[in-house]
Amino acid sequence: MDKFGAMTVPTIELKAVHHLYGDRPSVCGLDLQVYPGEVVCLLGPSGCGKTTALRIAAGLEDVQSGSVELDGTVVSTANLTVPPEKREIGLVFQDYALFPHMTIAANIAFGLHDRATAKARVAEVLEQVGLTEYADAYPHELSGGQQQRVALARALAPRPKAVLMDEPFSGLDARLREAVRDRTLHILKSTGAAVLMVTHDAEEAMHMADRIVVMRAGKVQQEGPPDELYLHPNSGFVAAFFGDVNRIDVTVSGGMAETPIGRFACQGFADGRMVELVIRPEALTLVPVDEGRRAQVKVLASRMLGRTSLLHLCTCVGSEIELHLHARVPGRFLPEAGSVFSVDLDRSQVFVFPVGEAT
Ligand SMILES: Nc1ncnc2c1ncn2[C@@H]1O[C@H](COP(=O)(O)OP(=O)(O)OP(=O)(O)O)[C@@H](O)[C@H]1O
Repeated sequence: MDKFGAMTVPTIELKAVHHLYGDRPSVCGLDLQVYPGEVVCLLGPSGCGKTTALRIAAGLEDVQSGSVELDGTVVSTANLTVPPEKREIGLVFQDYALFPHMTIAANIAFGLHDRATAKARVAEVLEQVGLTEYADAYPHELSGGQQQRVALARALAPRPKAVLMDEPFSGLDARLREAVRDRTLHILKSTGAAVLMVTHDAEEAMHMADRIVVMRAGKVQQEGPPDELYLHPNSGFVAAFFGDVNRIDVTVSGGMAETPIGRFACQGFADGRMVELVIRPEALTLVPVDEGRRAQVKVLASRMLGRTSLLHLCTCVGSEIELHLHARVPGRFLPEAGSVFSVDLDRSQVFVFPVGEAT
């Protein structure tokens, strides 16, 4: 049973959806649910099929097999595609797609068919996105961030049950993006709509999503709340998607992987099997050299990255195997190149996967 209860009907549901471009599969047996009020992000590398999945949910692409349901009603099968305008969905694209010759108010009113209530509704959503004073302006008079808010207002104006967004923040510069996505999240949450958003940016997905669906080669690789994916990735692919990782290939011996920075249990892997240790840079803490059994590392370079410092390390002290590792530590910590430390390792951030899983 999901947290919404067994009786809750998903607002958006894709069931075993397959899609081909010509004879090339782009989505391969995709199952996906988005519940009322939930923000779900489709995350994955370029070409993994996330935009196609969103376009299928919107009715912009047909499916070759499987089905799409909106609020329990079938809207796509191999023989049926209900068009987007009949789906009660709001769409927000990367380029906003505003009509340049129409005022902001007219852009927002475009999808409203009840003329008697349209004016009041436009005023309401303009206020919701904080653009009341721009009602009579034209799109070119607004900044990128403001245009994005108009696109959101236009999508929300007909009170859709679902909002589908494809990389909605990627046209904005980095500083503006954070503020706009924060505001967008609050607005979306206040509507109670089910939201499906495509992004290739893991940090953005973690900011926005109640649940992230990581896609790979047209399939779901793993899905769950952001913290679960970060703390319990099911593959090197997912672990690496949520940030820089250290990778060490090792052959299992006596049920353990022996490395210059410690020994790691490899449950479920036979001796002689090659495994990949994936170690987050945050797992490594540098402490003054002690005479204990802790491994030692030499600093190659250190860089301040804002809230954290990134250290380039080498295991060339006391080990014949030279590994290059990254450590990420909070705040400003910039030891001289050449200095030597012992390594304290948080083993909850070390993952063991079969070799070849990560890309
Ligand atoms: N109109 C099209 N015609 C033919 N092949 C396409 C078309 N659109 C996408 N594809 C192919 O389908 C696969 C999935 O593409 P899709 O755009 O869904 O991926 P994506 O994960 O959204 O990638 P991106 O982030 O680069 O947009 C890719 O191999 C892509 O090259």
